[in-house]
Amino acid sequence: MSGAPAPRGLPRPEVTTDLARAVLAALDDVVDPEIRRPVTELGMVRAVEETAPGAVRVTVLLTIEGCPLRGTIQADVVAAARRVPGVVEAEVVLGVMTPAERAALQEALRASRPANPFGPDSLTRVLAVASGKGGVGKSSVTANLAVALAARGLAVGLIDADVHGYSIPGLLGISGSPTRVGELILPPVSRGVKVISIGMFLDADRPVAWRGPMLHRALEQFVTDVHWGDLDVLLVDLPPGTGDIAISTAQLLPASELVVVTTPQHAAAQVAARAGQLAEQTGQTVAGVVENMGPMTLPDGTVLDVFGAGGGAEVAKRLSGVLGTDVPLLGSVPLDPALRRGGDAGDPVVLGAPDSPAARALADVAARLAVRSQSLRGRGLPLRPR
Ligand SMILES: Nc1ncnc2c1ncn2[C@@H]1O[C@H](COP(=O)(O)OP(=O)(O)OP(=O)(O)O)[C@@H](O)[C@H]1O
Repeated sequence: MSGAPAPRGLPRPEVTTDLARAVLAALDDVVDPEIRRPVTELGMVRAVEETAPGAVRVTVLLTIEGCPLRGTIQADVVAAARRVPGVVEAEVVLGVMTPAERAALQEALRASRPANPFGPDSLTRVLAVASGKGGVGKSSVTANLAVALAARGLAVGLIDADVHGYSIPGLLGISGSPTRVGELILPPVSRGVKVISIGMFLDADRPVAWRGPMLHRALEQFVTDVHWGDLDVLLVDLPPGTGDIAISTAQLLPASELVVVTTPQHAAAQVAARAGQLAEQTGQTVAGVVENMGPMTLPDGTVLDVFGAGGGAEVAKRLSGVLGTDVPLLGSVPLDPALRRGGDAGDPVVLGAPDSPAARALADVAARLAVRSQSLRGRGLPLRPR
């Protein structure tokens, strides 16, 4: 079960036969794909009726007209009902919540979560992915790590805070906008990752001049107005360099740790100095360094080190010295056309080509980051079936 309290006060339907009662109980296993809570908890099941012996009709209320996930919800409800012994036929009738019902749901969801779900008491591991400069593959690494962590069974969220180069939706094949329930924003889910991006709220053709306070407010909204549910890991794709948003991240997500992405070529001293400066300025710890665009091995065994080799290890060593703590090199991701192809197609390489060298390296980095803190032991982890 989930760690957060269930929304209270939302109606559960009256049922009149044993079979209808059994079906209603089975619907506790159907999770709304966006809110990630059982549909029965969300007031979405209006009626369960036995229309003839062995035949059940379930009336489900969607949060909004034209809900993009209506097909999934319908199929999941039918499948759950059919699994109940004695059910020979299951039918789903879809309706839409009234504004009052939607308001009640919004209120219940709001009441069941803290204002900042990633505050100091949060059990979510927050990883802010940073780079000294643009184009080092930070967003590609972040998107793939998120997907790889979700594939390990963790509940993962991803905030794309790279205001000037938001590329996460494209990398994960997301084209839709988030659903809104009143003021609450329900993040689209791709490959098991809940994603919110500044790009989902902008007109792509109109450039925006972002100033510090606007950035802070946007990030604040992503933290507080997005219904994240219980997350094991939240990744934040930061803009390159050390800027306002990195500082806002540290303020709004006080327990966040930095993951530094670099290429082997970038002057290690410079990258380490910048990342170290950022960590010192914000009081964040550095979870580790990921080297990207590392040496690639060709089919004949030749090693091609386009951008050199060893830069990641050097950054980790120097950062350890600057910060006085052990900053590990989490892995070296080779240059790999499969990673670029996956990114262009919106099909992350860790899923699309899991045996490629880049995918294997990224999966290893994810495995190192998936380690949970001791404090989570025995606390009813928020893992739930997808
Ligand atoms: N290991 C790799 N092998 C091959 N291509 C890569 C690799 N890593 C990244 N790329 C490619 O390099 C380009 C830049 O990657 P990406 O957009 O992830 O960088 P970034 O650091 O997030 O950039 P910015 O911060 O400027 O938005 C993309 O076309 C991506 O597909």
